[in-house]
Amino acid sequence: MQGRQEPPDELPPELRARARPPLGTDKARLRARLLAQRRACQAVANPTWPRSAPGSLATRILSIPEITDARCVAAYVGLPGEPDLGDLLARLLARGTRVLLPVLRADLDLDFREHVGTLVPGALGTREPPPAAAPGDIGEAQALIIPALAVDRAGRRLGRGGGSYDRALVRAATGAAVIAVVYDQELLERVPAEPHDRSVTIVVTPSRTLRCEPSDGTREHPGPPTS
Ligand SMILES: Nc1nc2c(c(=O)[nH]1)N(C=O)[C@@H](CNc1ccc(C(=O)N[C@@H](CCC(=O)O)C(=O)O)cc1)CN2
Ligand SMILES: Nc1ncnc2c1ncn2[C@@H]1O[C@H](COP(=O)(O)OP(=O)(O)OP(=O)(O)O)[C@@H](O)[C@H]1O
Repeated sequence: MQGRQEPPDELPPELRARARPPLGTDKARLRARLLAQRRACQAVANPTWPRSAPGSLATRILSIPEITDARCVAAYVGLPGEPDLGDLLARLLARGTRVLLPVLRADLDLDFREHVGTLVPGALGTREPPPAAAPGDIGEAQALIIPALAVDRAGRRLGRGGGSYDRALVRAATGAAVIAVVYDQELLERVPAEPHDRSVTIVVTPSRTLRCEPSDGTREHPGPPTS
């Protein structure tokens, strides 16, 4: 693994604390359990933890019609422990898709910049496009690929607790596809939700692509052929 460089403009301590909210609520307990599960499964090679073959999550995501059709996709750079997106970003660029990546702001909202192929350290261990990259607006993306710790069949999403995507998704285009990426074990029966939570429309795991249906579950979406 690459050695992590200290970001040049780290978040102020009070915002670092808000990005990792205190334990106590249902969400916080679930978040702590899911992060511990990811850490435990990273530490040992665990046969019950389905990891995708290299490139297969990317292939699955790239086969979603909303991604194929999009001229502009907002995506993200994986953090340690998250499902491996492989060469997804490079393959989107190679297709001629414009790719926007998040830049974590000091107020925990997200700005977006165009992916130019290079990344620099951002706050809280994130990596982001260099400041010279063109700014983008999340509202320009026809499809958004976003991280999550858990999602349910109705599209309720649990993130790391900063509320960053809840804030940013308010500015997404109406009708844009919102695609969350989680491990299979993180597709839960029910994720606790609050009024500010923004839901997702599609869930991708290493083995499945599901369309969320807010009232009555999900419809399986044919992914790429599996071998
Ligand atoms: N890949 C990815 N990018 C993302 C998110 C994410 O969940 N995944 N975010 C979702 O909103 C935003 C970043 N929010 C974050 C919130 C908390 C931590 C965090 O808890 N980090 C570790 C290590 C911190 C460090 O190195 O200083 C920690 O605090 O233990 C990281 C990012 C935007 N970009
Ligand atoms: N649209 C918003 N405007 C202002 N604050 C918000 C908004 N959405 C969420 N928040 C704040 O963010 C806090 C954390 O929200 P939540 O626990 O839902 O985060 P999350 O979705 O798990 O995290 P993330 O989106 O960063 O992955 C909330 O308690 C709320 O104070």
